[in-house]
Amino acid sequence: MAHHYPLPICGTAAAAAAAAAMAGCDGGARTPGRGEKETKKAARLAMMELSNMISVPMSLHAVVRLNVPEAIYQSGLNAPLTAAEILARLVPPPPSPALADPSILQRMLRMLTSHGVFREHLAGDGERRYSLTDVGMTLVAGADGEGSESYAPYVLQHHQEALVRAWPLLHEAVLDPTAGPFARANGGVPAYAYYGKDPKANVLMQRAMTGLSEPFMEALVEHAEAERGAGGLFDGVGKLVDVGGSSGACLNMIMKRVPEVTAGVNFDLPDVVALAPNFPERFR
Ligand SMILES: C[S@@+](CC[C@H](N)C(=O)[O-])C[C@H]1O[C@@H](n2cnc3c(N)ncnc32)[C@H](O)[C@@H]1O
Repeated sequence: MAHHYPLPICGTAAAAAAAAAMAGCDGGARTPGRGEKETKKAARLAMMELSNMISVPMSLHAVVRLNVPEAIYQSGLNAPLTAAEILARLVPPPPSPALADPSILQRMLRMLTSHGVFREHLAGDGERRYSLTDVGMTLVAGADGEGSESYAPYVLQHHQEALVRAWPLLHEAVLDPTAGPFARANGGVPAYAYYGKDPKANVLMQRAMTGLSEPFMEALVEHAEAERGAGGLFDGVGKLVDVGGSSGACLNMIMKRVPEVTAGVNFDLPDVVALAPNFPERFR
C-alpha cells in the first residue's frame, strides 16, 4: 500500500521551487507571470532552509537518543501519541520527569513529520499526536522481524561527537587534503583507527553497519538462492573473503543460506575483528 507522507512545512518544497526558478524552469514549464521578485524571495527561502538544515539530523539524533520511535511503536501498536504521552513512555524515563518538556519534543516531532519520519494526527481539540511512518519504523529494532537491527545505531554512529566535531573542518580538506577533517578534529587519528581504539564507538560502528547492510544483503542472498546453479552470484565460490566485513553479519547471512560457500574470512582491522561476534555458521 502506498503511504503518503505529509508535505514539508516550508523547506524542501521551497528549495525545489527556488532551484527550478533559478534554472529558469518550473517542473518543465516556466511559471507564467513569475517575476524576478518572486524568484528572489524563493531563493532566499531556499538558502534559509539550507542554512538551518542542521536542525533536521540533530532532531533525528535527539529522538533516537530519547528512544522515541520505540515509545511510539509499543510492540507494533504504533498508535498516535501526544508528545506528553511519548515522554511518559520513554525507556529509560527522563531523569527528572517534572523537568521534561513535551513542547520541545513536539517541535522536533513536527519538524521530523515534515521530513517523513512521523505522521501527525491533528484532533478536533487541537491536540497533535504522532505515529511512525514506514521511514520512522526503520528506527525500531525488531520491527522488520525478530532480532532485526534498526537504523538507530546508524543515526547514532553518524552523529557521535568524534564525527560531528570534524564537520566544521570540512573546508580544510580543500585547503590541505594531507589530513582528513576527522583526523584533524581527533588528535591526528583517522576514523577507522579511532573507532578501533574506542570500544563503544567500535561496537556502535558494527551495529550501524549490520543494521544498514543486512536488508540489502537479504535481497542479494535471495537473488543468489533463486539463481543457484544457473549463473548465481556465488556459484563456484567455496571460500568467500569479505573485505571490510565489519561484524561479519553479511558473511554470516551468505554462509547460512548458500551451501556452496563452506569457508568464510571476515577480513577487517584487528580491533574490529576482535569485537565481532563469533558466528558458528561460518565454521560449519
Ligand atoms: C563502511 S564499513 C562496511 C562494513 C560492511 N562491509 C558492511 O557493508 O556492513 C567499512 C569497513 O572497512 C573496514 N576497514 C577500514 N580500513 C580497513 C583496512 N585497512 N583493512 C581491512 N578493513 C578495513 C572498517 O573497519 C569497516 O568495518
